[in-house]
Order: sequence, then structure tokens, then C-alpha cells
Amino acid sequence: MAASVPISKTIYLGAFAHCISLANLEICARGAIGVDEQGLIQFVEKEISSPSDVTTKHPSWASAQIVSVDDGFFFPGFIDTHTHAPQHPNTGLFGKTTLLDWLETYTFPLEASFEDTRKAGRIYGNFVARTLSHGTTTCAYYATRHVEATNLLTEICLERGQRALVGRVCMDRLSPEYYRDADIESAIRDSKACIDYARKVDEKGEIVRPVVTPRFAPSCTAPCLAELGKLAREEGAFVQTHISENTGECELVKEWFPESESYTHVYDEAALLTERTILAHAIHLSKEERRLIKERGSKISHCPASNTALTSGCCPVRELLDEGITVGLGTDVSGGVSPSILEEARHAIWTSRFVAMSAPSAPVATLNNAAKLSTAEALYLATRGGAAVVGLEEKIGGFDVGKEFDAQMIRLGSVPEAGDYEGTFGDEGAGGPVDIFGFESPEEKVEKWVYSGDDRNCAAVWVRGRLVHKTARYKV
Ligand SMILES: Nc1nc2[nH]cnc2c(=O)[nH]1
Ligand SMILES: [Zn+2]
Repeated sequence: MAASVPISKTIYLGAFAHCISLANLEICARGAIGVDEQGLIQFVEKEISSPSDVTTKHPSWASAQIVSVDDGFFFPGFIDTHTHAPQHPNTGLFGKTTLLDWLETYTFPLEASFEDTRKAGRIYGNFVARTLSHGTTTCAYYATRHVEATNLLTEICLERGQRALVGRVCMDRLSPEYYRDADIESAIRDSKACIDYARKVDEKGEIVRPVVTPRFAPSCTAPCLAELGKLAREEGAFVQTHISENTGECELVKEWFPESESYTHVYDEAALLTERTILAHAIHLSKEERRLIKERGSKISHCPASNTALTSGCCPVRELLDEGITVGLGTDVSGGVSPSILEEARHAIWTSRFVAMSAPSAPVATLNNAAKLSTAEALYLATRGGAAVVGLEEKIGGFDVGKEFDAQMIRLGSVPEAGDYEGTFGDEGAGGPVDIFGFESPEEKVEKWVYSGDDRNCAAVWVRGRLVHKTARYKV
């Protein structure tokens, strides 16, 4: 499924769901979405009584291709606002470590091995295919410090047609000498080489864009951060980094940047806090730091699975949202244990329950219910919220006329009237993990998918109207 295959005018027929605001999930049981040859949504019908209704209303679409779903729904593609492609082989390997010893034990040795470009190509090809198969149509990737391997990730995303931000990782301290930028000049030169390459292969940045990537403050000296801030400004590029993930890391930042008022000020002083900045984690920020982030218009990637696996903490997402900060979800592989944003949405919901339960000495009556995220809110973070984090809110995140069609076809299958289930479960043909009995409302079907669905339910995936992933369950 190369990205160069032309697309034809298509009507996507059947149920669809998307978030129209943070708390409002719209579900249309009998919908139709018209997508033109450029992948742009030309019409959205929310209540059709028969397929011929659509062509009666839109006669010039009479010969359009029809893609229909009758046991599921179309949903916007997921947006992963923070993950590490080279760490994919380490997924599930973290023991009882926390951030700093995890980096040393598991992460730096694996990333350093991306000097071997063949190995990098194998892992990147696998990871991009894997994220696509989970419905991720846009992904903000950390790569490694290697120019060749980073450019290979850029090429793979472009070839597979997955929207991506690809960042060469910068670090001039903390990591072992064998995996560190030799000096600031080479860090900037190599980062610029990756930016130039991404802009050469995708001039307009329609699919792949480069992103300036200081690993995190402890990995970079103040002059290195300042040069990266300058580079981002000169290039008009996005910035991605980690912030306030783990208390040990926060102590290190205090110790190594004694003149700075806070962790957030370290980035601000280097001109790294811009409207195009993605900050991953943001767990232990003070109110004043969050105020500064809001003022600068920087965005936050919430990575709850990783925050739990590495015992980093529970990010108070409700407070971030109430303060008007833009938030999306990040899988943060391999701190996180899955490439799935659907799973991350579940983790966001569970984490919000833990925040609710950590109200001081809480009998049920004093639960902090306001902290809880609803299913709709988690799905919003996974789509429209994520789109705003990566600067694509005008283009993707929902099914609106004028937006580009980034979508997944969710199929749920159904439980037969009577059956002997021996040997059925685990079989691809069984319809995936969600049991639909036929008496569920459209809302209940979406809820059941969110809480027990996985990639077996993701039958096909489109980016800008182009089919970029399909399974045997996808039939036109
Ligand atoms: N989760 C996570 N946090 C980091 N902080 C610095 N590097 C990393 C990383 O690779 N993963
Ligand atoms: Zn990360």
C-alpha cells in the first residue's frame, strides 16, 4: 500500500462516531461521508434512510466508490502525540525500574545500537506498521541521535503514508559517552541535517515534518538547549521534549539548573516553550509552571501507561484541561507498554480514577469525582486534542466538511444466536474481542469498543483518503 497509489472519490457509508467537543461524542447510526480524490471531506450526512438517499442528495457522486460498514462504525484516526520508535523492541521490559535507572539499563543501550541502519530499518518498518494497525494515523516520533536511521524513519512514514513528526534526539550529557552528541556544534549540525532531509522528501510537510528534540533537560546543557531553541525558531519547527515526569528527574533539574526558577523555566529560558512545543508527561508541575505553559501556548502529551509502568505518578489531567491547556495522548513506548492509543485512552480513564481516589482520606462521599475522565473525553484527547497538540486541528481529528479524511473502520462482529464456542476465541475470524449481542445501542457499542477493543477491531485505516492499512476483515 504505497503512498503513491491514487485515490478515488468515495462514500463511506454506515455508522460513524467522532468528538465534537471535549465532553460531546457524536454518534450517527446511519451516516455517509463523501471524500474526494484529494482526500478531503466534501459532505457529511448524519441521518440517511437508504444508500440511494445519498446519491439523490449528491447526484455528482453517483459513480463514487462505496465503502460500507454494517457491524461497526467509522472513527477518526488516532493521534499519538509522543512515542519512541527505536524503543519498540523493549516493550514490556522495565522490571521495577524508575525513569533514570530505566534509561540507563534498558533504553540507552538499545538506542545506541541504531548506529546499525539495517537494524533501525527493520524495527522502524515494524513499528510504523504496528501503530497503523492500531488506527494511529498521526504519530510524533522520537528517533535516536543517528542521522541515517532518523532519516530512514522519515522515509518509512512517508512511504507508508502515516502522518508523522520525526525528531532526531539531542543530548550532550547524562547518557553514556558511546551514546551522546560529541559537542553542541555536531548536535545542531546533525539535527539540521535531519530537518533538511525531511523537508527535501516532503517539501510541504503534508505527511512528515521534522521536530527539534532535546531528549529532556538533564540530557542537555543550557547552551545546548539554547542552540536548539534557536534552531527551532530559525526553522519554524516543532519542538518535543519531556518535562516533569519523575521526581528524581525533577531533583536533577533543580541541581543542574540552579539559576532557573523551575523545570518549565529551564525550557522557557532556552526559547523552547512555543506554540509548537509538545511536552510529554507534565506530572509534577506547579500551578505557576502550568500558567507559564498556558501563556506560551505549549501543549501537553499525557502518557498514563508509561507513568504507571515507570511509577512516575498520576498526571492531574482534569486540572490541565480546566486551566485551558491543550492535551493529547501519548503511548510513550517503551515506557508505555502498547502502541495502541485506544489502550492509552483506557489508561487515561483509569489514571483519572486513581486521582479521584487520592482525595484526602476518601470514603466514597469525598471522592474527587470531578477528576474522572469520561469515555467521550478520553476519545477527544485521542483525536481532536491530539490534532491540536501537533498543530493539525484545522485538518484532522473529526469528520467535518473541509477536513482531510483520516479514519479507521471499526468492526465489532456479533455473537450468533446459538453456538458452540470451542476453538472460536483467539481466532481472527471470530470478530475480535468485543462481544456484541445485537441489543446494544450505538452508544453502548462505542463504549464496549473503548473498554475491550483492540487492533482486531481495526479493519482498515485511511490517511487523507488513502488506504494505508487493511486486514482480512476489510471488504469493499
Ligand atoms: N518516558 C521517557 N522519558 C524520558 N526522559 C528522557 N528520555 C526518556 C525516554 O526515553 N522515555
Ligand atoms: Zn518519552
